[in-house]
Amino acid sequence: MPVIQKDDRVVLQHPKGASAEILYYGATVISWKSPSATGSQPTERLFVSGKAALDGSKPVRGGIPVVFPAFGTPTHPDHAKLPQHGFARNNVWTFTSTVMDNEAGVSVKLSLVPTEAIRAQFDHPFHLEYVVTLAEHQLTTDLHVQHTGLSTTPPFEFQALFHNYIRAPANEVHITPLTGVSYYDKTEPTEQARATPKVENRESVDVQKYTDFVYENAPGKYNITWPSGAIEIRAKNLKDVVIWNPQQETGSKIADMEEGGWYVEHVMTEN
Ligand SMILES: O=P(O)(O)OC[C@H]1O[C@H](O)[C@H](O)[C@@H](O)[C@@H]1O
Repeated sequence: MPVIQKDDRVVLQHPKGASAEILYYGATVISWKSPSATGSQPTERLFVSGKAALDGSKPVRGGIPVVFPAFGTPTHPDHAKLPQHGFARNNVWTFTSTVMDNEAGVSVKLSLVPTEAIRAQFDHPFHLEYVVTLAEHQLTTDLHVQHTGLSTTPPFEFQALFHNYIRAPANEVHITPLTGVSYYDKTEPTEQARATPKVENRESVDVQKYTDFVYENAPGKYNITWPSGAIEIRAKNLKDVVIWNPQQETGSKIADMEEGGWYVEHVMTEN
């Protein structure tokens, strides 16, 4: 049975060896293993901190947490009651259905609707559906956001982001193509400097020092390469991309980050 529903997660198994695990808590993909194009044994592609809580007590430090409806510290007045990165990553989602189950892909759908606790923070009629599809060499994550109110119900503003923690030797990776793209540098110490856009002039971006850059209107297709591997990320309808690596400087202050976890690189796609 390639889709196995367990108490706290669903496990996807592809006939060609790939697998994925999705926690119902946060709909967080906590494992994605796939063979490489040259046919190696399936390898873990995501980083999950050894200190991450997987029991629903706090968002998972690793994998692919879903960020919705606000990225970072909320700035929109409508988001004022939300925690950092919103509520999607720390609520329990419902398994809805198996969408597909064959060699082309193993795909499941999870959903999240407003609860009392969510309404207290974000009082809007929404329905989220999250479809995760596992192919032999590819993992696809699709978030569908629906406004379920009447046509007279006011619209709501949201941001969405897949907080991918990519497993790679962070000090050796190169990320392209971001040359000429403007970005906000969240590592700057002052509000004014953080709000002043910079332009990326490097041919390839690295994360050898503490990096927290929000690239705007980015190309949507990114190559992350290192001497012994590579991964390609394609984003659709997600116009921005965030590259974050806390390095020792800030990683050592994150309670649930394992020692040295920052040697693994993190790239996220945002809208
Ligand atoms: O600790 P978290 O709430 O999971 O956030 C982890 C990180 O997420 C994003 O990458 C932000 O750009 C960072 O500023 C933040 O530190």
